[in-house]
Amino acid sequence: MLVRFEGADLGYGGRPVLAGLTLGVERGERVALLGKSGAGKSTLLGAIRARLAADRVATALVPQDHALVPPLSVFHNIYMGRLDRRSTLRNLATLLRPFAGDVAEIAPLAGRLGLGDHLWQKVEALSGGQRQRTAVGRALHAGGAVLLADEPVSALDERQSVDVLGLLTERFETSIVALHDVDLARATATRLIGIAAGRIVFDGRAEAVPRSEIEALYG
Ligand SMILES: Nc1ncnc2c1ncn2[C@@H]1O[C@H](COP(=O)(O)OP(=O)(O)OP(=O)(O)O)[C@@H](O)[C@H]1O
Repeated sequence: MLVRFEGADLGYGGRPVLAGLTLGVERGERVALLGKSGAGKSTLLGAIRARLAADRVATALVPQDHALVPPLSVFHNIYMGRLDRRSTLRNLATLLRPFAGDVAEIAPLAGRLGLGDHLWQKVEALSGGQRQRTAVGRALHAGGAVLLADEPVSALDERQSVDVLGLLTERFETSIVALHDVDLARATATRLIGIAAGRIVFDGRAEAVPRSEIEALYG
């Protein structure tokens, strides 16, 4: 089992958002978290992230707010996916003059994400969708066993969303992704977890969860 919660209360300052949560995720699963805004998807992702960090599982993250550094370029923001695996000296040198090897690795990745013409552009000058694809690029560059992503394609059109989620699921053995697009979740996940009123209201194989249960979640 990759991560397991047994009757856990997840929340902030003693106020639980998800109470008595029991949930396990196995390696190799592709999980989509569904639920209305404020249901607790980000809270659950944060708790899973903390557990995996404590267990030293290599995890890549696409946070909902992207957590990019706006005055730096697309290249530098993608490079940051491996910042903690490089020496401080190398990271500082990269700010001034990127190493050819890193450029040779990051440029094709940026190209694959439709950012090839923006590699040296500051993130602050990008559109919302371009910023989101930069955050995805940073996670792809980071790699690792597990992807945790909070609405990673919310600013992209349908075709781009399918393409980008395909790239992410190819790269990571296990993924846990909060998605508001139900059709996209059905198409890309092996398991759907619905959250409402502070608890899990359904949890099953993607093809087995009735559409009516998903609709009730948003009703
Ligand atoms: N840092 C925080 N401190 C206190 N309460 C918080 C904090 N972050 C989130 N909450 C509260 O926890 C609840 C769940 O929020 P969460 O962000 O997990 O929901 P979500 O399902 O991810 O929503 P969205 O789809 O809008 O991102 C909300 O009521 C929110 O106000």
